[in-house]
Amino acid sequence: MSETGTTVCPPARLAVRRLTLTDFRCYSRLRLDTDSRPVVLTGANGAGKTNVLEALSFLTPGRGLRRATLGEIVRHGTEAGAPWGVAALLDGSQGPVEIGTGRESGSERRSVRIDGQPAKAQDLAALASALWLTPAMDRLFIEGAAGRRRFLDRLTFGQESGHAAQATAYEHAMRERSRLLKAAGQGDRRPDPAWLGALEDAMARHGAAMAAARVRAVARLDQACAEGLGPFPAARLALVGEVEDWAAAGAPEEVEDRLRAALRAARSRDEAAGATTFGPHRSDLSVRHAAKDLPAGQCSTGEQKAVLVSMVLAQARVRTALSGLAPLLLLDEVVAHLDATRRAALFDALAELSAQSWMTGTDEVLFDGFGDRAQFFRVAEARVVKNGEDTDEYR
Ligand SMILES: Nc1ncnc2c1ncn2[C@@H]1O[C@H](COP(=O)(O)OP(=O)(O)OP(=O)(O)O)[C@@H](O)[C@H]1O
Repeated sequence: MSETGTTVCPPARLAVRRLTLTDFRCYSRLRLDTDSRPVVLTGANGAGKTNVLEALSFLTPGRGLRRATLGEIVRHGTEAGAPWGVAALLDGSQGPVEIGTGRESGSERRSVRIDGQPAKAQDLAALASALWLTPAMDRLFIEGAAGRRRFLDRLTFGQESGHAAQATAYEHAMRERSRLLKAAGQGDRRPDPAWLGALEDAMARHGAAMAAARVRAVARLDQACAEGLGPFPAARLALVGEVEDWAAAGAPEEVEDRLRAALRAARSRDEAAGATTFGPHRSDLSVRHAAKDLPAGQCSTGEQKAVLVSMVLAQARVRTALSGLAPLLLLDEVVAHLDATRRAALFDALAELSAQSWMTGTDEVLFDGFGDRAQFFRVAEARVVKNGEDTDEYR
């Protein structure tokens, strides 16, 4: 009871309570029962830890944390086109829900079921969101803009649920326009100007909406990152893109008009380049270490990891403020880069988050600071066993 005499409910927590994998990567079958605390998976290289995180990433729309094709995921040794599946009992804001997803036999598309009923992948967004950090993202601040843009769009999507649909529609129209211009460039017949105009109109509408959503999301995230979190550095975020500059300054119709005109003006250039040379698909996210006033790419490896963790924790705070629940956090091999002070601060933050986090590492000792605030599993040869238990956790 609180001081005012009312009952204080524990905060809602988004959590996977059961995860079942079938012919998923190295797992022929796995069943994992978990409570709502953070989950720590430890084991040797190649044991199957990241595969579990990848399976969890399929509880949200998209291609998962490895951006794999459906055919790459099915367990080696199964016949071509064989099915694979991920099923989970998810405890969320709407109570427990059963999610099933995977490839059905011979299908080229990911199928989704929610409480047994066929659904679309986008419908998963209403149930959960997930955010991940993987070793593949260690060079995010150093390498080309594509990876940062994907990260930016995942962050935006976590705050603005319509963003993924806008981005998909934009890309669809862009691909079609490129196809027409490419055919013209190869000497085929000239594209119908009305059809090109309609595609550019679609790109302008969806592109303007995308840019506006990114501007809102980055403004919230920049504010949350500016505070830092204990030993995790404050960071300053900014969008780098002309369409986003327009979106930050002008009305949506104005942005649409300017983008439509820019695309029209770029037709012959795009035809020669064989690519769409202007638009929000070329924007970037700039991240600076605030205290050092340096681009994140010029910080040390550990500092870059700490900035990424700052951003993920800031996104969790923003999403909690917007929707009441943080994203599921999938942190692959993150703690190995952090010093003891940062590890302790990360464990404190994750234990208090309104969503479950899943972490992997090769060395269990590094997670000691969690104590009983987390649940620990050992992964070995595609089997997962809860610490202190024998074989019940897999069958
Ligand atoms: N489609 C597949 N079928 C069977 N095995 C696969 C498939 N895809 C990947 N694997 C194997 O799954 C194993 C576990 O991979 P995973 O990435 O989960 O390891 P990990 O425990 O995270 O290792 P590390 O600590 O090195 O990151 C690897 O040996 C990999 O070759």
